[in-house]
Amino acid sequence: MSILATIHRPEDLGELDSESLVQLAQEIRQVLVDSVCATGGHLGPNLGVVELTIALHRVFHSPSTPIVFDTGHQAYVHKLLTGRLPQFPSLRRSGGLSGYPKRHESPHDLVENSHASTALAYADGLSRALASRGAAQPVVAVIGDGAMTGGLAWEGLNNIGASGRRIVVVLNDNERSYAPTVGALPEHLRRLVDRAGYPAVVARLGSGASDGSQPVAPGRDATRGVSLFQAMGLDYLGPVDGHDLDALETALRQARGCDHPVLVHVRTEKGHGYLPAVNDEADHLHSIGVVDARTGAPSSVPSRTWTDVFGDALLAVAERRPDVVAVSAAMVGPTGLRTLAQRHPERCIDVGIAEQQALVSASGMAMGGLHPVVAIYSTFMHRAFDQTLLDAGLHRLPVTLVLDRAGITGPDGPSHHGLWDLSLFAGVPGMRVAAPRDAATLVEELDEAVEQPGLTALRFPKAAAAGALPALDRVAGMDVLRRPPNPDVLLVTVGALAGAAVEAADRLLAEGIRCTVVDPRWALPVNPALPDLAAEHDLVVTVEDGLRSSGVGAHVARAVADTGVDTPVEVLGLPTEYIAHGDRGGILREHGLDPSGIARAVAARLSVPAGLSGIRDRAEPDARVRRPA
Ligand SMILES: Cc1ncc(C[n+]2csc(CCOP(=O)(O)OP(=O)(O)O)c2C)c(N)n1
Ligand SMILES: CC(=O)[C@@H](O)[C@H](O)COP(=O)(O)O
Ligand SMILES: [Mg+2]
Repeated sequence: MSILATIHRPEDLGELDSESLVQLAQEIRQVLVDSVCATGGHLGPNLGVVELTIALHRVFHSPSTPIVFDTGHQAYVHKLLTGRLPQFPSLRRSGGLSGYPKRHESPHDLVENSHASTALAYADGLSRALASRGAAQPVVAVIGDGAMTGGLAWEGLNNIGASGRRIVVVLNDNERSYAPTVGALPEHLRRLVDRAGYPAVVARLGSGASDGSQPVAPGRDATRGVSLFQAMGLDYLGPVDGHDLDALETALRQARGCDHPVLVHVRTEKGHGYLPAVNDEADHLHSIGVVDARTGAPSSVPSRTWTDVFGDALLAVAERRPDVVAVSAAMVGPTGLRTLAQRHPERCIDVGIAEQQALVSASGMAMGGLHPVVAIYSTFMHRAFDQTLLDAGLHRLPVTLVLDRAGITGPDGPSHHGLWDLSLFAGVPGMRVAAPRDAATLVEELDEAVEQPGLTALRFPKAAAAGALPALDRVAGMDVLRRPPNPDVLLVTVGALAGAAVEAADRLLAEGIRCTVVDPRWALPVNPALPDLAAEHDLVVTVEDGLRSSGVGAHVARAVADTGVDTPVEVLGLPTEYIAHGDRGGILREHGLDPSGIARAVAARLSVPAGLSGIRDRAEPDARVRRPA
C-alpha cells in the first residue's frame, strides 16, 4: 500500500514511524523519476530534498509557519506532501501544476518567482509581519548554496542577523548550482564541514525557547572558530546529513526552539537516489526535458538550438579575438559556454548566481581593455538592468549581452518568459539590440556586436534554431525577405518570428494582399530608414516576441509618427501580463504570433472580411488602403 497516497496534508506525516518514513522517501523518489522523466522539469534538485522536505513538514506547521523555497524549482516534494500527488503528472503543462510554488494551488505555497536568492528577504519581511501581530511562530527559508551566492541573499542575511526574530534559514548545501558552486562561499562551507568532523550534529544546549522545545547552541559550533553566519548574528547548526531523517528532525527541532535567527547547514546530494542524475557530471540532471527514466537520456535527439549556434559562434569569435571573454552567472552550460570554458577556461568567467556582479565586473573588464560577452537569460538580466544602464551603458563600454531565453520560454512560466528585454534596453542611451532571425544572422550579428565600441545585445528564444531565411536584399542595414510589386503592407519582423511573418506574407499574397517583409536585424534603436520604407506602404505591421506596449513595435510606431509619415502602424506582440506556463508554440499561437494569427491581423487591419484560411478575398480595394501612385 502506497504511503504517499495517504498523505493529503503535512499533518498526515506526524503519524508515520521511522520505517514508514523511509518507505515514503523511496515512494517519493520513484514518483519523481517516473513523472518528471515524462514531463520534464527539475529532477536533480528535487531528488536531493526528499528527506529534507519530509522533515521540514514534520517539524514545522505550514502554512501557519511559513516555509519559503528559494527559486522554487525544488518544491516538487513539497507539492507531493501538500495534497497534489494526483495532479503531479500535469507538471509544467498548460493548465497543469506549475513547476514552482503557485499561490492559487495551495495555501502552503508562498513565492512564485523562480529568480534565485530572494528567500531570506521574504523571510525577513514575513517575520516582521508576524512579529507585528505578536505571532510567535518562526519563519523558515530554504535556500540552496547556489542561491546563497546571489547578492540579495546577503542583503537578507544582513537584516535577519540583526533582527532577533525567530527565522530558520535552512541552507541546502549540495555544492552545486548547475555545475559546482563557485566562489569563496563553497570553500567556507567545506571548511565548516571538514572541521565539524562531518557528519555530526554539532549543536549544544543553549538558551530556552518560547514553545518549550529543546534549546539550542549559543553562537559557536562545537569545534572551533565562527562560521560566516554566526559572524552575521545567526546561530549555526550543522552540518547535518540531509538524507538522514532522524538527524534532520533533531536539528530542525532544535532550530524551531531557537528564539532568534538560526541557520541549519544541511548537506545533500543533488539527484540523490537516482544514478543517472548522480553520475551526470554536467549538472546532476538539474533541469531535464522528456527523458528515458531508466537511463536519464533524452527520449529524442535534441534539435540544434539557438544556444548551440551561439556557443559555436562565440568560440569562433574567441579564436580570433583574444580580448573577448565570456561571463556567466552560474549557467555556463545552459547558455552555451561549455566548449569555450573547456578550451579557454581563463576566458569563461562564472561569477555565481550574481547577475549584477556579472555586469559590473564585465564593465571593469571592458575598462581594462577586454570585450566581455555576458551570457545571461533574458529574464535573469532584469536583475542587472541598473548595471547595464549606468555601468556598461553610461561609460559607453564595449560589452555585449547575449540574452538567451528571450521571448516566450514556455514551461517555466511567468518569471521565466523573457518578455521585457526589448522594452528595458530600448531605454538605454546608445545601446544597440540585435534579434537574429536564423543561425546565419546570429553569427553575423554577434560578429558585428563585438566590433562595436559600445554596449550591444543579442536576443534569441528557447527553441530549435530557425531554418535559413536568406534575404533578397539589404537596404540600409535591414534585410528584405519578401518584396512583391506594389506592396500594400510593410511587415517588420523582429528576430525569431521571421519565419512566421514570411509564411503569413505568403498566405496573404495568395489572397491578393501584398506584403514587403523586412528584418531590421538591429532592432533597437529603430533604423532611421524605416519610416521612409513605411511611407511606401499603406500599413505597417510589426511582429515581435516581446511586449506590444513597449517593445520594438511601439518604438517603430513612434519613429514613423515622429517623421510625419501617416502610414498606420499595427503592433503585434505579447500583452503586458504574467503569462502562465505552457508550450512556447501554443502560447505564441494563443497570442496570434503564428502565421495564421499574423495573417489574420493584417487582413483585419485592412478591413478584409475574415474567411478562407483566416483571410477572405478582398471584395473591394479598401478605400483606406492607399495604393502608391
Ligand atoms: C536570478 C537567477 N539567476 C539564475 C537562475 C537560474 N537557476 C535556477 S536554479 C539555479 C541553480 C540553483 O542552485 P542552488 O540554489 O544551489 O539550488 P539547487 O538546484 O542546488 O538545489 C540557477 C542558476 C535563477 N533561477 N535566478
Ligand atoms: C530554475 C531555473 O531558473 C532554471 O533552471 C530554469 O529552469 C532554466 O530553464 P531552461 O534552462 O530549461 O530554460
Ligand atoms: Mg545547490
